[in-house]
Amino acid sequence: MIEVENLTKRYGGHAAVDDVSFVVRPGQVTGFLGPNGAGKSTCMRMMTGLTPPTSGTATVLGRPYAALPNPGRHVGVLLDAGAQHSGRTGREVLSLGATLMGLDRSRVEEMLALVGLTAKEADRRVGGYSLGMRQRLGIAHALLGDPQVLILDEPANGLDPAGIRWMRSLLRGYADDGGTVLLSSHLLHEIEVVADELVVIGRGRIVAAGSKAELMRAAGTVVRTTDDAAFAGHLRGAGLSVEQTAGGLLVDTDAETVGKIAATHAVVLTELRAADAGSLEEMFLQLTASDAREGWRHEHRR
Ligand SMILES: Nc1ncnc2c1ncn2[C@@H]1O[C@H](COP(=O)(O)OP(=O)(O)OP(=O)(O)O)[C@@H](O)[C@H]1O
Repeated sequence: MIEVENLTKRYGGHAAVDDVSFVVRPGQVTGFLGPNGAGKSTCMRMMTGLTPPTSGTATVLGRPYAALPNPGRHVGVLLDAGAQHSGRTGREVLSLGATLMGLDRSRVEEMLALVGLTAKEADRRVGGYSLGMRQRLGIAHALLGDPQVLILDEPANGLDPAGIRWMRSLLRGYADDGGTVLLSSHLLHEIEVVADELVVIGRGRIVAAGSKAELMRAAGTVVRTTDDAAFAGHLRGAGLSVEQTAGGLLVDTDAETVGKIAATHAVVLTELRAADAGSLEEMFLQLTASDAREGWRHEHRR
């Protein structure tokens, strides 16, 4: 379990993270989603004791990260795969970690096999690794101490499609076994397949949070009719918010409500369905687009 309460980080007058609160539960993969510069990395650095918060608290397994004895045995962290010591070989990086955590050396070979780094690759210096190989090494390092919690910042960066699929199934299995996973990304489609819960951050503030299913419902209903412009007028007349999208009208309510309004006005529907991942992405783009809108949507959706 990770608990973040009223976490704030200011750099000068700028709030990189602004009064952020959320909980990451065991047995689930929680996606931490937000555009570049939204504050994800700063939040994760505060959770892992690398950046002191201006105010607020973050605890992992009930304690601040820095207060955990032998933290690598409890929390696996991957923050910046690109920043690993480039002069060491992959095997050396893991061996050093194993020594520091008091682990058996056999764990190093197990982890190399798990992340698909060959013996030859493991004996090369990290400086010569591709970003994808560094991510695999970073995940191996995070898992080395067999932790109950994983905090991973953009682990899919640099992985090829097969690598992304591999990582998803690894994280799924880890959460299914009771692990707690917080996984950040700036791309919804990268994490929506694996995430059970989503926390969305924009300009340092949480703009939406909940299960993927809840957020999907909040994304609304897509409807097409024989005369969309006229029907949009009826929907707005009923107090609903309507957007014309390439896929049809996106309405801020459930399908039954839209169907009833269509029946009242004898409108012929050609399509009526729950909004899909495309609409969810659209909603996230809007949620994180600007402060004024974020505030409104936040109030409105929750
Ligand atoms: N050490 C620092 N000093 C000053 N400003 C900083 C510092 N670290 C981060 N910031 C600022 O805080 C904001 C949030 O940055 P952060 O790296 O947390 O975002 P992010 O969501 O992880 O983005 P990305 O996906 O690009 O990594 C940005 O405006 C960034 O410029």
